[in-house]
Amino acid sequence: MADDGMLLNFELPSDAFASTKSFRGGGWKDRHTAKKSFQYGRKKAQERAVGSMPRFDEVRSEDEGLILPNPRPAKRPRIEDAEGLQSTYRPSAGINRSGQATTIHGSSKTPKDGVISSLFSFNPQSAPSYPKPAMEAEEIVQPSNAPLEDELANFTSLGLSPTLAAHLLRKLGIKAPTAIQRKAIEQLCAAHADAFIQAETGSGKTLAYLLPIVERLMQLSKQMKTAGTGLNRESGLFAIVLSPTRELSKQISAVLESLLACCHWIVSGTVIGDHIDNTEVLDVSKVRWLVLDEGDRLMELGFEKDIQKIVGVLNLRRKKVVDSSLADLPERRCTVLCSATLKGNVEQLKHTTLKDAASIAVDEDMSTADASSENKAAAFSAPAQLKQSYVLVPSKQRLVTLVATLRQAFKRKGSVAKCVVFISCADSVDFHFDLLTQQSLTAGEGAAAEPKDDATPTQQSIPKHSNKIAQGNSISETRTHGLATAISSDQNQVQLFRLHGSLQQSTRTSTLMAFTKCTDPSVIVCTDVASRGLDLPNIDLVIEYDPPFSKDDHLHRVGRTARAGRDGRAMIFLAPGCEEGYVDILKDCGPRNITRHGADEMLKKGFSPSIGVVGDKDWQEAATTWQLDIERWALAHPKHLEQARRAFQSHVRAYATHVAAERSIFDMGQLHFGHLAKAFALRDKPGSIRVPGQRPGQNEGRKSNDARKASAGRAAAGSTKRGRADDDFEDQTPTDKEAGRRRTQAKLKSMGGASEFNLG
Ligand SMILES: Nc1ncnc2c1ncn2[C@@H]1O[C@H](COP(=O)(O)OP(=O)(O)OP(=O)(O)O)[C@@H](O)[C@H]1O
Repeated sequence: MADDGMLLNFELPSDAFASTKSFRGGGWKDRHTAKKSFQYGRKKAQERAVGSMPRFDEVRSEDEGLILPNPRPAKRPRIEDAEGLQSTYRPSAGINRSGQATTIHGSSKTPKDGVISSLFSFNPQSAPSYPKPAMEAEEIVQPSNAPLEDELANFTSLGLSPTLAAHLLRKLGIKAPTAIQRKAIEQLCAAHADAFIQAETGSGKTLAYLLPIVERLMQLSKQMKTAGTGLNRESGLFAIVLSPTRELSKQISAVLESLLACCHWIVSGTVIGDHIDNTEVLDVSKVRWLVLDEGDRLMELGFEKDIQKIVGVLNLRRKKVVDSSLADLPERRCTVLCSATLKGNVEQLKHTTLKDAASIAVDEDMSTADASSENKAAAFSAPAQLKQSYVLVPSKQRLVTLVATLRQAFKRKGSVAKCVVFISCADSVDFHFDLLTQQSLTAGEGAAAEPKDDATPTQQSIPKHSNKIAQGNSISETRTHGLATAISSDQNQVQLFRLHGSLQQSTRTSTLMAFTKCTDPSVIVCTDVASRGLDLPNIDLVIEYDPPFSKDDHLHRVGRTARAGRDGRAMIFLAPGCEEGYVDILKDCGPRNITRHGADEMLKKGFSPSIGVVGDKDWQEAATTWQLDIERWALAHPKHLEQARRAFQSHVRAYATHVAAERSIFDMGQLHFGHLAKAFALRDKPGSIRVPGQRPGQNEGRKSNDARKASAGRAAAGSTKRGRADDDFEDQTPTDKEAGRRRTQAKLKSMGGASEFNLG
């Protein structure tokens, strides 16, 4: 059961070595000796069997199934923890990555009560091949997606009517166009030709294609009025904007409605599903504008065939307008494709949907037809004003460092308004949401009593006594908003939201709305469901707690901040070692310097007492106490423990799905499962973490998706590349290497026992 060099959940059947032999006859001593001798033989057989299986520290070649030695040192029992803080609660023993000498407190066998390892010892160091970058002076960078300051750059000079330009200014506060808007509006107002718009995140692509359409329809309406008729809702459907997700459709619709407030006789609407086939009254014969927004995402979600079908139907049903009042309607349809990236699959979409298209991009080189695809691919970069940083965090310290980072960010009221934390999978989002909003830690009411030393990890999952924490923290599968007790202070109360694709659509919509409207400082923990296209206001900070699945995903994630010329910060968590290789990719994504932080630095800021001189022990102790409290919180309730284990399991699976080009950076063979388990508040041995079945609430979300699918009349299988025929963004990993990824997922699914991958 190996994949990508990972060996996960290998487990011998419980009865594999069960003794069936009973010893009869002779004295008790004879029987005892015979039994011992049999057991010794059985132990040896067991060792031989296990020895023939690949171990955690071996790497299996994906293609050949060969077992190669892993350079990582073998684990040795721990005998002394001289460097870091030792747990004061119980004897401890831990998994030692570095192979240093350690003491086993109590017993040389696997501790029955789980592993309590120290946060501050035996952590891997930064790889010497990735030296700390030299500090360069902070440059003053001009925002790359801001409205233009050039006095001549105004909407009327680009072709918009004074009515629309005045409406933009008065009602929407939009004074000048951004660079991409200037080019797109000029082009699309002047000519009725296909166009491909490519620009970075937050550059205002939505208005870039909506404004020319509204302007052209307003002109048409004016001409009709002069001719004695007028444009009204009986006149027909003139424009369709296709977007990959419901959230985006709603967002675009909201922007369009705000524009149409100055010409209320033109109306907009949102339709979801396959209406072209199933809704007779949807007359598309007069459609003269088709916009494909987020082209890369449409392709990634496997909508290519659907788009081709829609284009085919529009061509088929297009009629020459005989109505003389609509004589000014253009003869042909104009198709506009929009994308932040220019990946190969977008090129493909371009070829199938656009004809003699004008390329509209801010960078002149990119708009020329002969720009090489490598140049074009490289063109997708982060907004210039975005401040990017990375923090090197050993696996064990991930959770405390996240909490420290958020505490520090929200320390002072007003320092950060909103923050997005990206996590790789839905299970992990749920776990972190419950953990960060649970009541007991800050109240200090007590952590559950430590489980008895003789309790096994399995027994720990079902504590005999129920305590305040367990009672006060019922796990709600529908709750998506709460007070972030773990990061709030008396001065600054922080609200926490969660979002992922396995939530019901209505819950997702209301959660996004609540987060958008929340006036308190707030954090949303989410999967990549929130990474594309969403325009969430006032995001100051994006934290990529789990690394993105590809470079494009990274750029979309960090693009939720630093929009339309505003400032923004993004921070990514990387583990010391091979993950540091990702810094080169970060550098490729934007011109600005990238700042490096250490976990200690973040922990010191987040866990130091607010008064008095701070010594190393103070913040280390505070972080350790918090970590141990949270481990007890997980142990105190079977549901918490299951949630933590499920989150760990899904996290590991998600980690295995990085694009092939980045697998040497996010290398499963280098993951320390024991250390990682600590970041999920687990004291289990990693090999024993195995949660079968579906996550709670999985059926609910699935049911609603299924209903949507059925109502949309789409075949449930085979119509999307992801194998889940949803027209929405349930699964969020990119499809560059889709076939390989699907194979990986199938393998992981078959090994893990859980019913699905739960990335959404
Ligand atoms: N000319 C402008 N002046 C000021 N703000 C603007 C202007 N144009 C757009 N904006 C604002 O910029 C934000 C980003 O716009 P939009 O969502 O269209 O960006 P985008 O390029 O589509 O980003 P993404 O690629 O992430 O989807 C929105 O809040 C929008 O209101």
